[in-house]
Amino acid sequence: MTYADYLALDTLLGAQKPLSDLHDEMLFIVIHQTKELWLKQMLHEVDLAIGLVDEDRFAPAYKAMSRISRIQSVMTLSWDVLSTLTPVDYMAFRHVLGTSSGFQSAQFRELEFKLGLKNPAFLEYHKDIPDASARLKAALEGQSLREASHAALQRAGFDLGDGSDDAVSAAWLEVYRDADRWFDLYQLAEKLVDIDDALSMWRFKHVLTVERIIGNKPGTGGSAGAPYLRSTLDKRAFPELWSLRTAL
Ligand code: HEM
Ligand SMILES: N[C@@H](CC(=O)c1ccccc1NC=O)C(=O)O
Repeated sequence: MTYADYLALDTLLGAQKPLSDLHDEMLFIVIHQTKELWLKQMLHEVDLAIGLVDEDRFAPAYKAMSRISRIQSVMTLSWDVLSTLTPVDYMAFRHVLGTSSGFQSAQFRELEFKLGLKNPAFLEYHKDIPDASARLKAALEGQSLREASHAALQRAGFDLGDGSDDAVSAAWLEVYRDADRWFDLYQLAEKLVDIDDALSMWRFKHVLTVERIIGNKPGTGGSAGAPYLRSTLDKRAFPELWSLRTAL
């Protein structure tokens, strides 16, 4: 076994295939490939976290969730590398992308679904790709981190009734009001807030970087571009954990 064998470097380093002969297209490819690798690792961790929360094994679940929010921070920081791409340099090769866009990142959507942001409308972008469709449908049907957390609340004795937002809010409110008594659940909630927080930070740097590079041009994927991305800024997987702060 060698370093290169173990890491499959022939495959990994043979996978950067710029379509133009412009210098900066390599950066664009490498940034997106590292993003997909980190998404793969986050999906690995979120699967672990869901299983552990489901078994009330909170301490190891917190480890996986902390790792997720740290990876999110690295992804947020990587926008600063992409910001060195100037508008003129990006526009020089943007045409090679055709209609491809981040809407087609199946792993990004799978992560949103597994956190609890389950919007089946996004399946549309993957309908012609059997493997991605199957994974996304499984994520929609399977238990999310949000649902696993609600099940943990119920096992601890909280009545979530029909699972309405109000019942969920009331349960978390009680956990925060008496955090000493409900310490495991309180810590779980704070890890969930860390993940929502980091995802919003990533979204915000995305919009800002997009504005910096293409202004308000429409996106290659067919959306309005930066205005669409702005509209995603208040998407939260755990909105009750944010709103309860007002009620405390
Ligand atoms: C020059 C750089 C970039 C530009 C101009 C850009 C622009 C856009 C635009 C306009 C959209 C909306 C879809 C569309 O109409 O095309 C979008 C979506 C998306 N982009 Fe980017 N993007 C850039 C880089 C990146 C990078 C580096 C990542 C990942 C690290 C990324 C991930 C995504 C994801 C996941 C979506 C879907 C977001 C959602 O629906 O909530 N993009 N991007
Ligand atoms: N939506 C971008 C293009 C883009 O960002 C992109 C295109 C192909 C592969 C990855 C991409 N990045 C994620 O949005 C644009 O409108 O310029």
